[in-house]
Amino acid sequence: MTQTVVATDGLTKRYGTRAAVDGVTLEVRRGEVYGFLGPNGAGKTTTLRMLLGLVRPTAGTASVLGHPPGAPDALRRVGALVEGPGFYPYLSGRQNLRVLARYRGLDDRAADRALDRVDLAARGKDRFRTYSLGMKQRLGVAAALLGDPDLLILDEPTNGLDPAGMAAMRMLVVDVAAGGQTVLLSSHLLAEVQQICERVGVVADGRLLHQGTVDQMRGGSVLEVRAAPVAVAARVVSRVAGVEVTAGLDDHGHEVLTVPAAGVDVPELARNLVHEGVDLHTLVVRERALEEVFLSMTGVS
Ligand SMILES: Nc1ncnc2c1ncn2[C@@H]1O[C@H](COP(=O)(O)OP(=O)(O)OP(=O)(O)O)[C@@H](O)[C@H]1O
Repeated sequence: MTQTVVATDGLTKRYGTRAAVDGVTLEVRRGEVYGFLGPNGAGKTTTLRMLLGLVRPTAGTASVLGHPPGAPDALRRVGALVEGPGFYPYLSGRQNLRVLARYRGLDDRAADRALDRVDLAARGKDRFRTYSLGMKQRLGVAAALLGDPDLLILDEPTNGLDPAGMAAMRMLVVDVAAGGQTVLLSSHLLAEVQQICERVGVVADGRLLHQGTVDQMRGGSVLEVRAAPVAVAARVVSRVAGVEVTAGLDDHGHEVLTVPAAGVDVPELARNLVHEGVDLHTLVVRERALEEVFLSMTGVS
């Protein structure tokens, strides 16, 4: 049975006349990694802050683990890394976590467990200020993991990290989800979301443009045909694929015909093209990258 961990309905936040978040309706399900994807300024942080009860919605509703955002019963079971984490620079990573654990009524072992989970135990004695950015971020996640929350909310957890730090953070998120916790993370990095998220919500200008699985969002693979004369090829491809197609330009400025690959009989298409005297240069089936889908959705190019 699917259980909803986060649900919003028409969630809206206006600053003056400008809507930072505009009627967002989304659903995060138990045990999944949900990617909240959008460019800078799309309204991701504002949405996450509303879910934590840090910002009051102008309109719409939200529920987090069955409670209104910010309700103590919800907050006890949510861990978040939304603002940069505040740590004492001259305390060690372990001491910092132990301080936070005590604030939350947890014992030192809870802090040590969290340190272990983010793979920082070996550097636990070192002062926070000596940590790399990636280690600081991981310590932030450890703080969010204190008390084993059911839901982890991470705002751009890989922002500013080098490729190795990003990979470590991705592995950590996957590991957290494998342990049964639900993760809601925001990102503007499409390739990253594609790698670790099951479902995705795409936001731009405060609006949710799409919500679905990564596979649904890609809309399946596409068939690309490069052939001459292109007008004749377009007619043949349209007939065989059953959809109207016109030529576009690829990254190298070459004309290409692109149709959804699903249901197209590729050998049949090749035979028809040759039969009509078309020179067939390439015929490839290619998966669309999330980025491509995203750009076509937001109309940015
Ligand atoms: N307190 C505020 N007062 C006025 N405008 C705000 C406030 N907070 C956010 N905004 C505006 O709302 C819009 C959405 O901001 P938000 O920080 O939620 O976007 P974001 O998707 O998280 O982007 P980023 O990745 O850059 O943080 C932006 O145009 C921002 O300038």
